[in-house]
Amino acid sequence: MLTIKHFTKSYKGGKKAVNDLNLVVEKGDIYGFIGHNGAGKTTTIRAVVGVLDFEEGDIEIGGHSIKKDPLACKAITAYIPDNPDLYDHLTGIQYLNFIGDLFSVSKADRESLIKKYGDEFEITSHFGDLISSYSHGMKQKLAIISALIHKPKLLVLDEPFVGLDPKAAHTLKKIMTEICSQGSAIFFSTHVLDVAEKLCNKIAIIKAGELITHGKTEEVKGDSSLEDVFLELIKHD
Ligand SMILES: Nc1ncnc2c1ncn2[C@@H]1O[C@H](COP(=O)(O)OP(=O)(O)OP(=O)(O)O)[C@@H](O)[C@H]1O
Repeated sequence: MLTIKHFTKSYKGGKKAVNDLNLVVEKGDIYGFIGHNGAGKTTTIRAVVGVLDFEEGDIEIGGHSIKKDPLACKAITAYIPDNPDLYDHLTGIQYLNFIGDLFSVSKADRESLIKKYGDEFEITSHFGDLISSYSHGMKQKLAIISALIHKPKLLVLDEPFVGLDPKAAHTLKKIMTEICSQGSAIFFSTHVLDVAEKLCNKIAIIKAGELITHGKTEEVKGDSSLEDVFLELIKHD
């Protein structure tokens, strides 16, 4: 579903943020991307979803190159950044309908999915309110629902659990498992290692722009906890 080939990114005037990263996310995967602050997670994620240009390597989503055919990639992808920037002057339901229109979601699908996810995240009663009145967590929930209503084949999330209360985090984990069991794939960054360990069937660890290990969670962590493996890998130079 997602293939990252020899992805390398340098920012202007800076050092290489990511160097020769190769990764494959398959249908059904919940793939956790972990690394220390500044390791290169957001850089990789932004390149995957087509909001950050890069010169070296290629990224394919559903067989389409993000460089050559970005629209085909974006049509089957949803991206939730770590700090979603929504339209404050719209109400929640206006925003969801706007996203539904962009992705040509049918009326029936739209109504049932907005109700399902709105109720699960306990935000349905606020859909008529202006987004400017939403708390950070409520904006996060709305962004997640807007991503889910067009049934993306690939869901890309940057630090999705930050700002969610424990119940909403639980709901998101349940939904992530549900959509991947139905054939979608998820690629997400997180610093919450115990969540990654329980939720992800695959894990990649990036350190200073280099992918240092990746694969099935049980193979990456072996008999240790993911936290122990991570701390050990990050320690050595
Ligand atoms: N716009 C930019 N201009 C220059 N350098 C940047 C820019 N954005 C990121 N970097 C650098 O690229 C490297 C990777 O940053 P990135 O944001 O991808 O890390 P991250 O793993 O997402 O970190 P965090 O966990 O703190 O969110 C860092 O050294 C950072 O300073």
